[in-house]
Amino acid sequence: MFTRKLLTLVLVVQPGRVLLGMKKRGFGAGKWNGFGGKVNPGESIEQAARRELLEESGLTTNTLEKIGNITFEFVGETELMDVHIYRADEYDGEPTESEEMRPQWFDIDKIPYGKMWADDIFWFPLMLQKKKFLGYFKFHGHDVILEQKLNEVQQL
Ligand SMILES: CNc1nc2c(ncn2C)c(=O)[nH]1
Repeated sequence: MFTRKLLTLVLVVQPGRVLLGMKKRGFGAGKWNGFGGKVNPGESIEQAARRELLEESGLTTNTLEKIGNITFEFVGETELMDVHIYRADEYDGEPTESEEMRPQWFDIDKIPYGKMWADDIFWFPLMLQKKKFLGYFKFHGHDVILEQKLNEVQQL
């Protein structure tokens, strides 16, 4: 009944700040977000995460750490989003605007949760504490969370 769509999400974190991108078009346009997207046939999820980070932000990284996996269900849709979340604590390059994203650094205490996906406020604190987590969020439309599960795990 449900199919799964693999997606990646990368958060670049530096002491006291995190890099987000303003999504300029497509799914989630108008929201601040991590960098990521689809997994192409023949590439690993991690390779896809690296590719999307470079395409959307201009950055590369040697340290991509798997920190979470969240499944999103949207009421009325039969395709679940299976989002694999990574944290990068160092990077090379300069944040560069792309057609998809406008990157900007945010102080940790000024993360614009009101202009992000509604689930982020729940799992960002775990991500920032380098905790690993599994989650499930059921959305009605793009802004209302009907159900949610979020558990810290020791390994992914
Ligand atoms: C639906 N919630 C959600 N979706 C995302 C996110 N990042 C990329 N996508 C597609 C996110 O943080 N939450």
